[in-house]
Amino acid sequence: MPEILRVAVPVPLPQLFDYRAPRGVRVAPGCRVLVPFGPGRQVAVVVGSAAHSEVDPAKLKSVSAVLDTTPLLGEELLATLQWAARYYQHPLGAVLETALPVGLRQAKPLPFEGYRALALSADGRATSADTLRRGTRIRTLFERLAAGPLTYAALDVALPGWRDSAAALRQRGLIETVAVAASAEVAPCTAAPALNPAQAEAVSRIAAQLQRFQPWLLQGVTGSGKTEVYLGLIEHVVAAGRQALVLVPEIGLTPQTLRRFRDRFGNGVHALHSGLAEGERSRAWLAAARGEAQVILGTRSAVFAPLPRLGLIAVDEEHDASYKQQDGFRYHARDLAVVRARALGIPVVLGSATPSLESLANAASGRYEKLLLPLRAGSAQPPQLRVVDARRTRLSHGLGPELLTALRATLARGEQALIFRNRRGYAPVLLCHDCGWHADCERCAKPMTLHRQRGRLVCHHCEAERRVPVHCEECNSTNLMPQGQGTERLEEALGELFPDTALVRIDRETTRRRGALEALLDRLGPNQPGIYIGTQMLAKGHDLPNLTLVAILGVDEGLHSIDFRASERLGQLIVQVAGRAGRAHKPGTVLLQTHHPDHPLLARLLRGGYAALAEELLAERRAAELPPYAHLALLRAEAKEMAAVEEFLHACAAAAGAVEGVDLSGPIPAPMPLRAGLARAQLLLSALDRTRLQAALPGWLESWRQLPSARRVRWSLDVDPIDLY
Ligand SMILES: Nc1ncnc2c1ncn2[C@@H]1O[C@H](COP(=O)(O)OP(=O)(O)OP(=O)(O)O)[C@@H](O)[C@H]1O
Ligand SMILES: [Zn+2]
Repeated sequence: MPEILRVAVPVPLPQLFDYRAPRGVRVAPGCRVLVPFGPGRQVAVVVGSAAHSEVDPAKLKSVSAVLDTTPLLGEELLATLQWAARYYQHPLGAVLETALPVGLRQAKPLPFEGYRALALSADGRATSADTLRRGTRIRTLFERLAAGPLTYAALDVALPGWRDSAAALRQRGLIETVAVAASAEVAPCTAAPALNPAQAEAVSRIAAQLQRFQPWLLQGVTGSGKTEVYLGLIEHVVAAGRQALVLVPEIGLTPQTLRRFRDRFGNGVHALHSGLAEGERSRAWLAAARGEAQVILGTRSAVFAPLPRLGLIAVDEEHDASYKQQDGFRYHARDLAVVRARALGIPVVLGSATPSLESLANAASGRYEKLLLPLRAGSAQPPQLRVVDARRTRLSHGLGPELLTALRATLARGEQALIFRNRRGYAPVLLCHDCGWHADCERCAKPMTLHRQRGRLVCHHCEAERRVPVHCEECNSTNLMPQGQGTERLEEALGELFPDTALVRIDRETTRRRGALEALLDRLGPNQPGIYIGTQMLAKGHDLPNLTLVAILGVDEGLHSIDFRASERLGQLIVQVAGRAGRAHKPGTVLLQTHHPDHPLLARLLRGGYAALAEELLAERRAAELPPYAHLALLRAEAKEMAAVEEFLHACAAAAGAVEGVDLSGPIPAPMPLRAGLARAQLLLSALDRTRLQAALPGWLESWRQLPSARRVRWSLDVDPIDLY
């Protein structure tokens, strides 16, 4: 009797599909197969098998080819993916599509074996380094390559910002890209520093229980050396012959971070993130699957890395919003890390100076064990945070006198300052001074941001762009004025105020090119004075030893947000940015300039720190029956006409029917009722008991899919949304 294979096909349909297995071949779950699907063929993953199919035998098709002899996805990973598909109500085929690197979703061999590396060309080998100017980055790169080829990954670590120099050398025909085997990688190794007592205690407590599932909340103040705790634990794990998975936020996977891990574990460390070329990604993934990778250091989707000997998961900056995927398969990598750890019976360490309220509540209820690192590592002191009242002061381009005085003093001491402003561009609004008209995005009904250097108005919600108008479109006046400060304008203003000072602006504009962030972070030497101007890109992870002053601007906008997570987010952001000051030997100062110096959030943060703020916010959430004390799902819909959106959502509400313990509210307009030309509204589902919500969702979704109005809107369900926007 022919065996039937149930396979998940990467299409947005919830069901599995049946195919005839090839005669005499056993195909295990987790193997990839090529199957005929619609007019073409698809790479699909076998999920199970059966003796019979509901499909008419005449219509049942056969698998075209079996692509793996042993499963690419192990039992645990396949089970976790199936769990995630159910929990987030997303088709399993589409879930698998997110989990597998693009290179493995195709039925062809890997495009490129080995690692990309730079090497001197024949011309380069015939050229003396003396033909290049001494002391330049170009010469340094040339000299390094004269000693032998270096992989791109090694260059990222050894010479951040090497790509510019490489382009110059390549233009002169002195270098070329070659492929090398992994063994050609440099494997520098440094010893661990002596851990301080709190770090040592954290390592020994977790290391004593590596054989069982336990989530640990590692709450360590900024600069307390959480990374050393992960590294210390990984040593135990690797010594036991097992693998470790370390997740970092999107922006946190810098060459500096990778270098710290490679310095300790050499070639066994593989990075996995979306910035990698597809070939590199597939290779790291396969190295993990084959057990060659001892440590996978990756961003969100690395939570799906196949690790047959996984012994520990660490999630750094566990509060970070980038762990939640915001489109398609809307999973939360931190939460799935805990699910995987439970399935494998291993510890998972969630680290942060500003833990999410979810994790704090889990620690309070005893589900997570909490470990504290109350002091900064080494000799560093905690930064002093002070609120500066901006009312009735003369602001020069948004900078008050007290800030400017502090800036001058910092630079005079030869130290560095960071001006934090979470707005890129020149000014958030272009306003007509005569009639009050401002340039809005027609598709979003929100002001467009002026980008002066590019000479464009840009909508930060939909990326629409247009020329900067010369006349007011209402009254024709030419009196158009930029309102407010973005990082570009601050850079200009600071350039006028401090003409002889090095300025480094770090935001999405200045870091677009690969390697640009590293080059910028490297621009100021450790003993050089200078000013960083940056958005939240500069808030996390960076360790700049000569940075002693942090000035925080523009928090007032965040104080008035309506999202229920806004206060939590703002508190985390302030503490994280503040945490960049005084991380080495020199003490740090943080000035927070605001027009609301008495705002309760700021008062609480100043008096009791993040812990006190979090405690208060948790009490508010409990009273308001909001997460983490309730569980939400958001049904979002959008269409050209609001009428279609409302018709669909009303129909959904009616079709949902009453389920005890689950509240359904709406339709309500989205916080941005118009975006990119589409009208948007939503239904909010909430329950105090997660299992009740989970039980209601599949049936509801099924009934919503059948609605005729569902075909006239774009809609999606977000389980555990992190914003309601
Ligand atoms: N035991 C130690 N002895 C000396 N220096 C240490 C020790 N542990 C960590 N450090 C140093 O202290 C600095 C901060 O450490 P690390 O980056 O791990 O902190 P963190 O807790 O991750 O900080 P943040 O959350 O602010 O990013 C680093 O420069 C690190 O090398
Ligand atoms: Zn727009």
